[in-house]
Amino acid sequence: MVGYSTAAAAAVCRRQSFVLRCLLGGYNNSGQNNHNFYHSGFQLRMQSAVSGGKSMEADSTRILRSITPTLDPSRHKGQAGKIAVIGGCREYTGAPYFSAISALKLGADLSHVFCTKDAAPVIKSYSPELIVHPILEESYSVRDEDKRSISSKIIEEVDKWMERFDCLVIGPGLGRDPFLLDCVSDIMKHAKQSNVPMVIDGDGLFLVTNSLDLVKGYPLAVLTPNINEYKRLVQKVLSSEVNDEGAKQLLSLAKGIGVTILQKGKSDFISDGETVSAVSSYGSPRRCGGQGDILSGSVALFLSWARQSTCKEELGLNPTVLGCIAASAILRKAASLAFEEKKRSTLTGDIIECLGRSLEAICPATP
Ligand SMILES: NC(=O)C1=CN([C@@H]2O[C@H](COP(=O)(O)OP(=O)(O)OC[C@H]3O[C@@H](n4cnc5c(N)ncnc54)[C@H](OP(=O)(O)O)[C@@H]3O)[C@@H](O)[C@H]2O)[C@@H](O)CC1
Ligand SMILES: Nc1ncnc2c1ncn2[C@@H]1O[C@H](COP(=O)(O)OP(=O)(O)OP(=O)(O)O)[C@@H](O)[C@H]1O
Ligand SMILES: [Mg+2]
Repeated sequence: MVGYSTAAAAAVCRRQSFVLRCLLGGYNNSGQNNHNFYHSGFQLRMQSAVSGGKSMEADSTRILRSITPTLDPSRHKGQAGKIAVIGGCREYTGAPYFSAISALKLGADLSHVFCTKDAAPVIKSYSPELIVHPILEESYSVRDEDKRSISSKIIEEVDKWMERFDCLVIGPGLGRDPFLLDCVSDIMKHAKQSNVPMVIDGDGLFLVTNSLDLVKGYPLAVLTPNINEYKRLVQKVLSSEVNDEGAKQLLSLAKGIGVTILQKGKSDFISDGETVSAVSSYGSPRRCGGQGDILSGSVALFLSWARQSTCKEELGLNPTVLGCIAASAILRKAASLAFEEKKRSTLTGDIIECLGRSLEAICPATP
């Protein structure tokens, strides 16, 4: 099992949890966990807290310290996290690489990529660290009469691994080919049956926005929309436009779908339909493509750690929310470190190189 905190660390977690719950309206004045109070108090607090689009800044440092596992020599390969990215096609090979390598650079033991046949050699050439499965197909390479058998083979191949993964990331550089998206829908259905968490980003959000049933009511799904992807989700689910009541609308959206949503932007906002947290620490003014991909791989890893953490109950937030907060804070820290050094020439690869240092500053590998 994962080597987590000592009793002292657990006490820190409990104190932290209390503070977080108070902030989120989860505790009454005496510190007792009162369920009715939690919900009615939360609603009232949210109504005032979210007016003007404001939300609660999360204590990301404490969360990171609580959920990041210690490096224990008794642990075996795989226990620190096995992540799989479903993405990568003819057009996009960078996005799945960024996502998968970010999980590794933060401490995952194994990172897989399931991509199309022509994207695989390219992704492999970026890094020998990734395990790349060239199994997906786009319509142009498949005859109509073969589609059924090919899609069964694809799902069979992913199923061999499914239960071993701690989390899937669906969508970085996936593209929008209809046949490929049908196969990915099947993969998502199987992931749900196996209770494997899923982080949905990029073209995965295009798929999910058009087929909400794929994630509706699945509490282990995390959607990570950028400004455009968020707008499309709001239009589809709430039948309205994005308004000024930022956190309140996010809360309704997350509740409406029954998942956790990380809304990316100048500040990142995270909601599971019950709470709204914000991460607004300083990042970088560079908006080079690929930063969302770093985030998706990082969310996958941190949420896996949060689910296994012995502190998760004391922290008072859903593990999916904890994973989002941790990932957002680390990405921002890494982006700021990279920008300090590279300024205008900062690229996604530079930010990835700073991920380890950013986590090390908060959770040193050797105490
Ligand atoms: N190296 C790679 O392989 C990478 C591959 N990627 C993969 O690409 C696929 C499509 O994802 P995506 O992000 O390009 O699609 P989407 O979000 O619809 O943006 C499209 C357009 O919307 C606009 N726009 C964006 N942000 C905005 C804002 N804040 N405010 C206003 N407008 C904004 C902007 O339009 P423009 O300004 O050019 O008119 C932008 O060009 C997906 O698979 C993803 O994973 C990426 O991960 C990057 C690295
Ligand atoms: N205006 C901003 N100011 C500061 N940080 C930002 C801003 N917008 C986004 N970010 C940071 O960049 C991360 C990625 O958000 P972004 O909107 O670029 O995602 P994306 O469009 O999906 O990226 P990608 O190019 O990988 O597809 C966010 O989580 C946030 O930390
Ligand atoms: Mg994106």
